[in-house]
Amino acid sequence: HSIKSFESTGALQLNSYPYCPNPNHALGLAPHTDSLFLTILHQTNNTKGLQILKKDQGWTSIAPVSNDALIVNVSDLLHILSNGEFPSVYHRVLVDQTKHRVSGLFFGPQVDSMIVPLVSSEDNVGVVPKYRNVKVKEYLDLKAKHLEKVFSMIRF
Ligand SMILES: O=C(O)CCC(=O)C(=O)O
Ligand SMILES: [Fe+2]
Repeated sequence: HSIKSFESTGALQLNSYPYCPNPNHALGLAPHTDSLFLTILHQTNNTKGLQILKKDQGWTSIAPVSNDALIVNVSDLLHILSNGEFPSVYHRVLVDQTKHRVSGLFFGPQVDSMIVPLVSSEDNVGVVPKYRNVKVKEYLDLKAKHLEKVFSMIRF
């Protein structure tokens, strides 16, 4: 269950995951990547739940470090903007058997801006863009329709 509040250039989302007597039979959130630039995440109640998919180790829990700690995840628009140098992180959320968990997230949507893969600097002469230019609004519409296939739809 989540609550979102939008302003012109930002959004705060609060997620609530009630405890679940049978955590192996339910997911808090199905696997996905986040759609915008960066996701800044705060986990409360010292309850783990967030997992990221690591190439060699599979699903790996990201436990809360302390109440003051924030987790910063790379999301899709930064993936595209960096021409794949910073891949967006595939993640999911498990539920806890006894503890209610709440997380808070910030995003930075700029729905009218154009995302252009950055390829021209002295260090990467000759690197070609992997993705076409895409407006944030168009990207979000594509993702809503095609989910994880979206990168292949804007790839050259
Ligand atoms: O609750 C979390 O730790 C992550 C939430 C999340 O991935 C999302 O809302 O996109
Ligand atoms: Fe997410």
